[in-house]
Amino acid sequence: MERTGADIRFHDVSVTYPNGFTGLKGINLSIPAGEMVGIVGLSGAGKSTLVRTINGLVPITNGHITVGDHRLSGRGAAQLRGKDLRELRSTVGMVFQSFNLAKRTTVINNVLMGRLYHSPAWRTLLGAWRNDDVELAMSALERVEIVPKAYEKASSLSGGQQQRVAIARTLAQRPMVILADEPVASLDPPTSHVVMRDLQRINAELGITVVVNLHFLDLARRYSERLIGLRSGEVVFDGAGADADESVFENIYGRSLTAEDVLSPKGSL
Ligand SMILES: Nc1ncnc2c1ncn2[C@@H]1O[C@H](COP(=O)(O)OP(=O)(O)OP(=O)(O)O)[C@@H](O)[C@H]1O
Repeated sequence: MERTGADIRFHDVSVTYPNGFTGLKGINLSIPAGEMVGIVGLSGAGKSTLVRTINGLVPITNGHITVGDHRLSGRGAAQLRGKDLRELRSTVGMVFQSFNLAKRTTVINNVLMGRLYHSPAWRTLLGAWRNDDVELAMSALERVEIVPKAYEKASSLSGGQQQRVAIARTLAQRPMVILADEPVASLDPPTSHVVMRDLQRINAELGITVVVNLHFLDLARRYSERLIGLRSGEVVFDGAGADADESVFENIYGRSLTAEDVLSPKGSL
């Protein structure tokens, strides 16, 4: 399953939604292959918008983004479409707050969905997966320690286990980038750490570039090699997670911190 990550570059990227609201304003960022980056900011600051531009889920209005050899640019003729967009998405995995699993089918079938982009339609429709794909799915489950649950229904698993299955599904894609949009927002504190450690380990062991939106500042600080702070669609902090102290976060948020901003209020930032 070895594969190196892709670099991600934002060149003066803006996003204006169809209703006229500007979600991102002139973003310039360079994320080297294999980096783990946390994105923080108040609700509405543009974190999801930024992450979703990287796989084309949110179209950009101005500027362009490169992800390895792929190039995403604004609306119109230059926009990535069809086969090119599918190719980009085949190498960019995504993990969501709500896991997005097919709950009524087995864990292994969910992970095999990660092979969709790489398999002919007839195989996926018939569930006639190649042995290589099944082996890849099993080794992805091994990485997140869920192998014993492979043939159980996804709905029978706890939230943390479901998120680990979702991570295994992205791994089965053999991605160069993993995007995680608030991956621990629905989990309890100990499970949040388990899932963040999975992402950290995957980043370190496989060299996959990881970009993760995080609501809780203590988690962001602890697990982000590099932290990017967004405020009203603009980058207002870009530095090491370990260097971000209370005053940095207060500047990103534009207000004092509260107990709701951290996962473990009694711990220190
Ligand atoms: N489809 C859309 N149409 C119009 N405005 C949108 C759309 N999606 C998001 N926005 C607006 O863009 C801004 C940024 O949203 P985004 O979801 O990126 O924020 P966020 O930082 O991820 O916040 P949250 O943590 O609440 O998801 C918000 O003000 C939001 O209302």
